[in-house]
Amino acid sequence: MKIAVAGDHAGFSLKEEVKALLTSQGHEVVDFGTHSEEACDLPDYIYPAALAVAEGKVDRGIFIDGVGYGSAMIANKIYGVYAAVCQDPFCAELARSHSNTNVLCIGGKIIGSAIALEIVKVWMTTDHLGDVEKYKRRVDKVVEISEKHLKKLSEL
Ligand SMILES: O=P(O)(O)OC[C@H]1O[C@@H](O)[C@H](O)[C@@H]1O
Repeated sequence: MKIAVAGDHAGFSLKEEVKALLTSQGHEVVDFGTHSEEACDLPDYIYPAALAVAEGKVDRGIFIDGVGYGSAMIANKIYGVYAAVCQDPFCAELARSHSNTNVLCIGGKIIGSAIALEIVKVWMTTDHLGDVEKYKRRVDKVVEISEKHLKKLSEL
């Protein structure tokens, strides 16, 4: 898959490890920055990366800041982006199987890289259970809410 990665200074080190993992597994990585541990503002990097997901320029996104929620807040403001903060592999599995997320957010200050890489592996390899009626119904309801409240890219 083609994966957008992005984050701020607090996620930089883990982002580099995630990039290496994804590349070793045969994925194509598009790095939206930041590119060092120099302090920066998270929205400057997450917004363009989330847009790339929404526009279908990449298949999914993995965003990393200090605690994870900042990336999810920004990403979920974009129509077509469904981001979850996952700090353990169980959450990562359900974020795909139940919720069909297309963006994974991780907190580099919260978990160590061994757990973070396990989260990425699980999230990347778990399919949405779209043939289970209750999960499809719930995901459809989230899509309906975004259709009511978020502008489609074509309307911007
Ligand atoms: O390093 P500073 O700027 O103090 O904190 C940045 C982090 O703190 C939280 O808001 C976010 O997780 C962000 O990545």
